[in-house]
Amino acid sequence: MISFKHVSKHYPNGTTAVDDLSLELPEGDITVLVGSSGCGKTTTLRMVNRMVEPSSGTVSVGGRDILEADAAELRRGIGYVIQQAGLFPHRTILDNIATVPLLLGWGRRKARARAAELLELVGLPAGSGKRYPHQLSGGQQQRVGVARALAADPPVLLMDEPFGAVDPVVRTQLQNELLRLQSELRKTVVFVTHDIDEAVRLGDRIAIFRTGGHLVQCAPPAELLASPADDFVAGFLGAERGLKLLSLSTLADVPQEPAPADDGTGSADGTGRWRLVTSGRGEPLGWRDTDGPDGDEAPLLPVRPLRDTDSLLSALDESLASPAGLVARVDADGVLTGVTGRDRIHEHAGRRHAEAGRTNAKATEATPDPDASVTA
Ligand SMILES: Nc1ncnc2c1ncn2[C@@H]1O[C@H](COP(=O)(O)OP(=O)(O)OP(=O)(O)O)[C@@H](O)[C@H]1O
Repeated sequence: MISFKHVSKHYPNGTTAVDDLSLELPEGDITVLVGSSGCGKTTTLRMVNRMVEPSSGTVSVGGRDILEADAAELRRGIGYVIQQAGLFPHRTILDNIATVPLLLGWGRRKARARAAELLELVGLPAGSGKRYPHQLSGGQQQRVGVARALAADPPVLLMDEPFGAVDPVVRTQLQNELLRLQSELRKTVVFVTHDIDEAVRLGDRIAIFRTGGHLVQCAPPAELLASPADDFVAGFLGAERGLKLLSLSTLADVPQEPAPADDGTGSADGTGRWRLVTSGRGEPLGWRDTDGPDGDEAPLLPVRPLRDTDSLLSALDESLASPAGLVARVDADGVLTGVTGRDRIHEHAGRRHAEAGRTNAKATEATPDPDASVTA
């Protein structure tokens, strides 16, 4: 959908911001650009909507060379979200969101109706539409920034450190919201961040840049974590590369044992000690230690049931927290399907973690080919 072919950007002062970049960004994916400050991420992003023009090479969107498109028309098909939202301070929230539809000549009523729809889509109360940007929190303003970028339903969304200025809790909420929106909208998203954890959470692909505007590696997060191209990438991914890999691996492949009977005749751990108490619908409610002085009357200890889509990292955490040393597994409706023992979780997590560990040696041996072009 978006393609860079041998693209370079040199500024008049002699700075090379982007150096011979070849990269394909697939339609409907989130591609995250990461790297240290000044490595050319923003320049790369801005070349997509021609806010910066390439010195050489070709950038195309939807198969069309952007230099052949009318810049204003091109930008209307590309949503743009920046840090601190960049809202117009003297316009209401609804009018901010309606900016592009109004430019497109939709008419006031239709543009406002669309803005109201988007306000809801990004999780803001309808009443906030009449307010002004300074009357909203930083996180709410970012949501408005996303709504404004989506207003004309553009196929492409450029996001330049959109969540960089909000606190970690709000940031996580905004990341979750973006993933939820993306599962519905399937935009082609280019997302710039400094934060590798954000990149791993959000990216279908991560492109890592090095100072001087060189793209070093572009790959899906799990592949990047398991096989960094060189020491620079391994270093950028951080010492906890193995744990990050566990956060991306799911429980789906980890076998489970049949769920224990809840009627007092069976136990979950095979010793007869721990019983997993469920509701009438079969939802796990808590662990009961039948060996204690209270026996069958013992108070329930907390259980955090996990689905197949939950991560191995969550499973590891729950296996350590669970008093029974067992992870309760549930289906999409929250109904108990079985249990998995701590040992089995540890064995799977250990195997996955080792994949990241083993490739440390590989990364050290690897000699990156400076002439190689990287495709997503
Ligand atoms: N208009 C300009 N004129 C001259 N040099 C520029 C200009 N814009 C950017 N640069 C330089 O180009 C290089 C890449 O800048 P860019 O903003 O793309 O990096 P970045 O990776 O987005 O950095 P950051 O993470 O700090 O935002 C930097 O060295 C920057 O100083």
